[in-house]
Amino acid sequence: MADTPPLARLTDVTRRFGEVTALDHVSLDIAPGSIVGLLGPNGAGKSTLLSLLDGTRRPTTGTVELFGRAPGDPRARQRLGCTPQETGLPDTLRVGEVLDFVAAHFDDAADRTTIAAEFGLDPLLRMQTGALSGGQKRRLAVALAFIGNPRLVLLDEPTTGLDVEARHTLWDALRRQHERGATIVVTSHYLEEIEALAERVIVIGRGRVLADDDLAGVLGRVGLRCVTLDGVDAAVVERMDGVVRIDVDGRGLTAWVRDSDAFVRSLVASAAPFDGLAVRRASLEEAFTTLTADDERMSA
Ligand SMILES: Nc1ncnc2c1ncn2[C@@H]1O[C@H](COP(=O)(O)OP(=O)(O)OP(=O)(O)O)[C@@H](O)[C@H]1O
Repeated sequence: MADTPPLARLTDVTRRFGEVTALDHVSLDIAPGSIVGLLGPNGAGKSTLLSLLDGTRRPTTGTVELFGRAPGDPRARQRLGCTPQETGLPDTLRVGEVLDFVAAHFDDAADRTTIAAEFGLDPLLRMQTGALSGGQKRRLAVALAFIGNPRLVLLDEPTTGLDVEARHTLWDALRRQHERGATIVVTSHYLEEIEALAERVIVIGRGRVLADDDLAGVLGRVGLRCVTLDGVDAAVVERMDGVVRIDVDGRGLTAWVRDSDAFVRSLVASAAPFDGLAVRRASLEEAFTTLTADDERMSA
């Protein structure tokens, strides 16, 4: 499989919007077969990357290939499915009609009944899209990405606005589509979503690829624990192994650590006094800040 050509490839791609560099010398391949999670804070460049892959934008410098062709080429787009962050649906068309309308654009469309069943759209088929709830519209928008039997699917925050149950239903549908052979690139702010779906994770921060690894590898880098405690000497904590960063403010000390159990054991062994210890998982925002700080240190 080593020489299987990638479905999509970015080579040294930079994309600027005026003064803003949305993507900064990004190179990556999307190989067939996996669910790739694209993770990053607001403004990191995730949507820009997807728009280059789907051909709606062009790079300022560098090259983008989709199925070996320019992404704007209709022959490349026949096997591509997309759900952008916002989708406009024609209010007066029924859900079934929208599915049929989009399917008509593809040579080898998927079976509408299967798609409707998998995405929980059966009870909605006769409803006008204008009458759908926000969550139902989102499910339809994601289902439409799969109607053309695509080999590659780009989903930009597919579960935003969905409640927990709808989110899980959508994850199940995505997994089934993946088992049928679709390669999926999905952006998210939620580590939980990426953990549930992705095999490979690309972390983007300020237009650059900060990490590109399997899920376990990336979790090891961003899966930090956040320990808060009072009455402790910051110098003692700073010297301990596995401490990535500490902050001290009026409420006490916060340490971001790789292994909270090992941290607590070392703290107790140090015999330093402390009080009010609490451990939680670091938020993605905190993990990104740490990754970005690492990145700045490396390039300094
Ligand atoms: N059309 C545009 N004109 C000017 N700046 C833009 C444009 N599109 C994106 N940008 C800028 O490029 C950077 C990357 O934006 P992008 O939408 O790709 O980020 P993102 O990671 O998808 O963010 P979010 O998670 O908020 O959707 C941001 O600074 C954004 O303001």
